[in-house]
Amino acid sequence: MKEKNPWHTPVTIIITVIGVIAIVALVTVAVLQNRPLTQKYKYGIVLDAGSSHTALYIYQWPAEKDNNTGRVEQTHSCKVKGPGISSYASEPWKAGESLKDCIEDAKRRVPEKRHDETPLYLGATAGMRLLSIEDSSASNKVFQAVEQSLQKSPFSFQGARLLSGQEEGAFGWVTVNYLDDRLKQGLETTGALDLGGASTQISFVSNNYDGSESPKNSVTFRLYGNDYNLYTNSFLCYGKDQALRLTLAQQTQSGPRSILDPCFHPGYNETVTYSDLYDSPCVSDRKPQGAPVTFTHLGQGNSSQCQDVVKSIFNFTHCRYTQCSFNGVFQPLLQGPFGAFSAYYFVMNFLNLTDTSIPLEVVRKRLSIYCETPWDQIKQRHPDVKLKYLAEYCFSGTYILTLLTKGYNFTSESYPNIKFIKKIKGSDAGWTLGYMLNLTNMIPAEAPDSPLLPHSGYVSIVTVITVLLFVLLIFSLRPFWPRCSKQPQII
Ligand SMILES: Nc1ncnc2c1ncn2[C@@H]1O[C@H](COP(=O)(O)OP(=O)(O)OP(=O)(O)O)[C@@H](O)[C@H]1O
Repeated sequence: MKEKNPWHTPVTIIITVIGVIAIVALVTVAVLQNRPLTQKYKYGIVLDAGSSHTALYIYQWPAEKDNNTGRVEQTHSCKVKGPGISSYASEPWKAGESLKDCIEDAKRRVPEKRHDETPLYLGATAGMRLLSIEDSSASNKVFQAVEQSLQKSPFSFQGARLLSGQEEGAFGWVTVNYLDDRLKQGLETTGALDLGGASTQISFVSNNYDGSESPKNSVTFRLYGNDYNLYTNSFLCYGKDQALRLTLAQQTQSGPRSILDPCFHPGYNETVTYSDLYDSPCVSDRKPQGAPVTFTHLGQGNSSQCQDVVKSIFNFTHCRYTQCSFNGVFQPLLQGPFGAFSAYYFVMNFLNLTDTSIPLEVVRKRLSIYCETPWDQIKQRHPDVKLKYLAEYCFSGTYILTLLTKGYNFTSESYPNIKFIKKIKGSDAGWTLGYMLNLTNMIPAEAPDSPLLPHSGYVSIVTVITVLLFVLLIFSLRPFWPRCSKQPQII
């Protein structure tokens, strides 16, 4: 004889089955409807045609979010072999040829089905700015050559153009603040310090700058619902390579056969051709008359004299504004944190001086010890470093400290606000990302409406409410519940 379970009545079984099916169906619909789609990416490519070299950057972002919220990140970079495109002025076709290897690399990195929809941009900076000043027809021919070469790529080529110094500074600032997530959240922004080979840029937001004084230094943005009044300035000829020319020109004004350069290590000895040194619009008008063909560049390794010669390339005498940096250029009071990238990073990283909590005096002392080290020892210590870079680190370090403190007015107190950076969250700091974000309208002017809850939160709430409703339903059907008789039923 078996005892009959009161829950095994047809009504309770049907209610339970329907309830379970309803819960499973509801949760499935909630999960499927709101599940993030399998991630597909879109791509963008930017070629940075700098004065010293060209680099290609590939960016990717989630395909379904390209118009506003998707995070853009750098997935790959390719260094073009050879010098910058401006060096091909006499053989422009070679400028186009030089890009081919990196374009082939990009073809392998970007999925083939995305090639034709992937925008490809080339932006040229100070090297081409100088070439266009020197010889605009040669500069046009170089642009034509790179355009012809890039048009043959399978990507959607959007043109090659010369960026103004202001654009270079402003897009560098956008990159740094976008990668730091400062724009979306409306946080205090980070200033951008970019040291290239031929120009250098400083860009920051300052409370005492509204653009009325020196409007040519003002760039306004409305990003994610916030207005920014950015101060930016680019100094052509004050990139690291051109600044070295300026100091060498300063030391060769009388057309000597040799110079004892305090910014190079003792024992350094190189022959330099006058025509090579003065072959740049930054110094060409100062070429000494009647100079020999070459001069011997000898190192002396004297830090304080090096500081003096570097200082002498800046002009601090005239300023028609309330305040200036140098060369009569307006600059508002420095404000906030700064990210210093490109050559700022390469040089300070080599010199082991990226830690800005080290007092400026100690930084100067360490640099002076480095500069005084004989050239032979330096070469022995760093057998793998490119000789040109190695020979110049003493000059470059001195130039960076002079530019920051004498040029831009950083003090012992504000120096720790600078962070020497190469990458932020895997993407290189530089103007290219900001340039692409701007051209693809990827930073909206207004803050996008975001869903109240993340997907996981939404699914959890739907599940909990469904279970509660089901329990409620079961209890509301209480009158129909089978009653247990005191006497066990006998079947
Ligand atoms: N590892 C390194 N050590 C020292 N200097 C370096 C190193 N790598 C690059 N440089 C130099 O740093 C400078 C800046 O390089 P970057 O590529 O940012 O400039 P660029 O884009 O060529 O110049 P610009 O922006 O002025 O057109 C150049 O003079 C370059 O030769």
